[in-house]
Amino acid sequence: MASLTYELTLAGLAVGSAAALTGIGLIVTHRATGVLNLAHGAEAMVCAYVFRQLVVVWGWPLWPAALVTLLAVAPALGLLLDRAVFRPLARSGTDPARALVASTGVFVLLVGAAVLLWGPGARDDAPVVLGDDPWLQLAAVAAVACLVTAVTRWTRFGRELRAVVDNRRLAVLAGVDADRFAAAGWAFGACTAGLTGVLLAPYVRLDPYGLPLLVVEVMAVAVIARMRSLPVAVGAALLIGVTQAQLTRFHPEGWAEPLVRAVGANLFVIALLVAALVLPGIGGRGHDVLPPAPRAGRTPPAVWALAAGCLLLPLAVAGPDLRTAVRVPALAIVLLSLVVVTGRAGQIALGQAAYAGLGALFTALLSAAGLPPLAALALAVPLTGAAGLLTAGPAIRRHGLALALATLAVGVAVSRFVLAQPYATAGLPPPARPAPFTTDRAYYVLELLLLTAALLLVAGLRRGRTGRALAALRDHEPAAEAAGVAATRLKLLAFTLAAALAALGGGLLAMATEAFDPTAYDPLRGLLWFAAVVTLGADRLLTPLLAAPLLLALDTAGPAGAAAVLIGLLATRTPRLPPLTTLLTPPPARPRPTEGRGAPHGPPTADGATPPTRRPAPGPPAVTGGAGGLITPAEGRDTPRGPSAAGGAPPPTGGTAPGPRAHAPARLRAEGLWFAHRGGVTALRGVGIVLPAAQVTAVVGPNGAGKSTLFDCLAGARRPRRGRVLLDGEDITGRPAHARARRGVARTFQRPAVFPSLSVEENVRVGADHAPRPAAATERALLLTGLAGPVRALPAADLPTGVLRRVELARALAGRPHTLLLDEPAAGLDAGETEALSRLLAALAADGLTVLVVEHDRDLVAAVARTVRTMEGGRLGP
Ligand SMILES: Nc1ncnc2c1ncn2[C@@H]1O[C@H](COP(=O)(O)OP(=O)(O)OP(=O)(O)O)[C@@H](O)[C@H]1O
Repeated sequence: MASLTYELTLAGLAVGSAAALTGIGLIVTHRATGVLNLAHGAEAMVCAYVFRQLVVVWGWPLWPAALVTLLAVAPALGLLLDRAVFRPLARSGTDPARALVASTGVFVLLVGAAVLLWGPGARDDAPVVLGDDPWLQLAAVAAVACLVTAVTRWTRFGRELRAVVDNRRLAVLAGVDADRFAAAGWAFGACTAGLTGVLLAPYVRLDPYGLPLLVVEVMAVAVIARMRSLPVAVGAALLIGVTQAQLTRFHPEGWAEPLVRAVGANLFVIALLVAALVLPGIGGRGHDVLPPAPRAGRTPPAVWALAAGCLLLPLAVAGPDLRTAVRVPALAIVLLSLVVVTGRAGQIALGQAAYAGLGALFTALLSAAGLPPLAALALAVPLTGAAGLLTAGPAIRRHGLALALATLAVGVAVSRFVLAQPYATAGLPPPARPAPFTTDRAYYVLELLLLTAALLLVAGLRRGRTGRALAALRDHEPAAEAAGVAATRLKLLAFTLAAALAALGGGLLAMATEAFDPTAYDPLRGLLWFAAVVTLGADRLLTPLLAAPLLLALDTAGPAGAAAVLIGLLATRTPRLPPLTTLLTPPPARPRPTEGRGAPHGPPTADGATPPTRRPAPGPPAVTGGAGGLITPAEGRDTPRGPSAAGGAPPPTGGTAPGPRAHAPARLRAEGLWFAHRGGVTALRGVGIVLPAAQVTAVVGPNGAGKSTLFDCLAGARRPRRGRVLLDGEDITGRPAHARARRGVARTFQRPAVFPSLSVEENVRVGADHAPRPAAATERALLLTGLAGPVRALPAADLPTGVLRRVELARALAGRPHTLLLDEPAAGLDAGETEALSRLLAALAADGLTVLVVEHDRDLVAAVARTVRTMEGGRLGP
């Protein structure tokens, strides 16, 4: 027994040391470049193939081949990726989400290239370098870890590397060549990938799919180490490797046997799942979504007609062509699920293939249980939707790269523990097509009908309030929450709907092929689908209709791997290119605002916005709803939200503004707020504030005094460590930002926070959607802020600061708040705009609105504030 334990421990150490190498490579690359390199496993696979090519095919001696592979080919591959893909991205200031898409593209590209070059079949003749002595492998890992630690701790290179890691921009300003470190990081990462591939290939199947996926699983160790600590990564890798090996000793009887076997074979998958879903995340808030694609115009009817014509074309053919074509609508529905969750909601969902697989599996199981095929499919869709809801729950709590990893981990886990297991699929009869749609042609018609229904559903969703809110969430989550959007609920909806759609597509796919094939839904295919949708335009309904036939045509007509190569090539370029579907659609029309009395901030600029430079016309700020300027509330008459909206006293009568009511009781107050930022800065030290109703209160103070933190605590964006926030006497300290917005507490941000993919009017409408009579509230807010002219139709991207501030203010007012929190509203405004703003604030306060303004502009404060409080060092003066 002791010798068995020893033998298994040795085997576990061998696997663990290969995993440790992966962890070291991923962490070094991530620290030097900020990129989570999903393609690490694909690099390992390519190096393993090159090594085998040199030794087995060309007959090179073992060691020269190993040295050439690890010291020439691998670093060259890393440097090539750096120069061709990631350096241009880093220079364009691209965020981690886009870099992740690019690394997905590299993954898909390398897998496709390997299939093209070496074929899809597995090789069992990969040469063995270090024998099966794990101590040698361990020694290699220890040597690499020590080398990395020594270089980063004790050399100038290491010091500069740490400077780049801490703050790339500052390091560059200090004269550090950040590109050099990124290149070194990519080259080193590729070397470790190569070593992993060369070491692992003899013991696992060397095929283009297996090894990359295996390395994706062992990413768990880097996540456990939070992409930082090499010793933690190495320790975790060895521990998981040894535990996994020891688990093979257990052979429980009965139902648990296959489960224990599956766990024993996939412990790294479980570790990845736990690390991605439970451990503190890597990456940061706001970095987890794909930025919006450039706004494109409506798809011309001719393009839709062309797409419809192409989809109808297979009805005119027969035989094998039609047999291939029946997969197109089903795949299009699966891809449509990505349009919802990734395109509209901006969430990086890398595990969508799993839900398609579950849809197919449930359909097959329910059919086998005796349900008619259509009923089985109809039941499989909500069942998978529920599975999507369950898995999305923990996943969406993640931010940053952890969210992407969490979705990938869920996909891999479903594939390994459900789809690929005999206990789920053994003896499953192929799912039958529903009568009378049993022939290919009839079944294709049924699929087209369901595809049309799915497209209409998603189109309706995107057009309405939910679609607007999802886009807002994608564009700027804190601003969306401040506008009343319930972020968590909405993300859950997006993931659930996407899972259900993927299930519909997956079930149809299984019926189309009349087989349940787990490999049709493996995680690598999910990455290909993701890359295809992002490449062609994630937020466009046309994308699935183009991507599905393209992928299937390349798969069937082209050589194996062609689709992956093409999509991979495009995806590595995508972050710098507009999505391809936008080439089919004209840019949105940019109306030219007319100048006149309604444009006190000057004539329209080339982009249709009003420039922030011209002073307003003298006299009262009233304008007649032109392209710019601000008008008094009386002209855009509508009563600010009364106490009834907050569930309190009855609403004000009629449509008359309540007028000044300085005597009214304060509604929002804070008591004894303490807040410490991560990193230890105590920004608030027992702050208490009462906001007198229908007055402007100003908080002034030096930079870093804690004003914005106070704001965040009042608005619900941060939760104080101690103290309370009260609204109408009720403790709302634990209430999230969107709930406070819905109860009439609106805010703006220090840096204008708008939703660039939405028009000015849609931006404002997001704020009004939770208010009574949203259309009227939007109109009123647009009028008040001088945005009721043609400028309302412009995309909110690239507008001048003055206009952006007005858009933000309009969005806040559109929710008909009783309390408005303005964080430096005059920052970036010219004198005229500031003057107009102060008149509007005074008028709003006179109209009954309670305003708290944090401002450095003394003139504005003097003009509008009845009470001025000074803040310094986290304390609020009298
Ligand atoms: N996210 C953060 N993480 C760590 N420390 C932070 C963070 N945000 C702010 N701080 C620190 O908290 C303190 C208060 O910052 P805060 O932004 O609230 O001040 P402020 O008065 O609004 O300053 P400013 O006028 O420059 O915006 C500062 O020392 C700041 O460096």
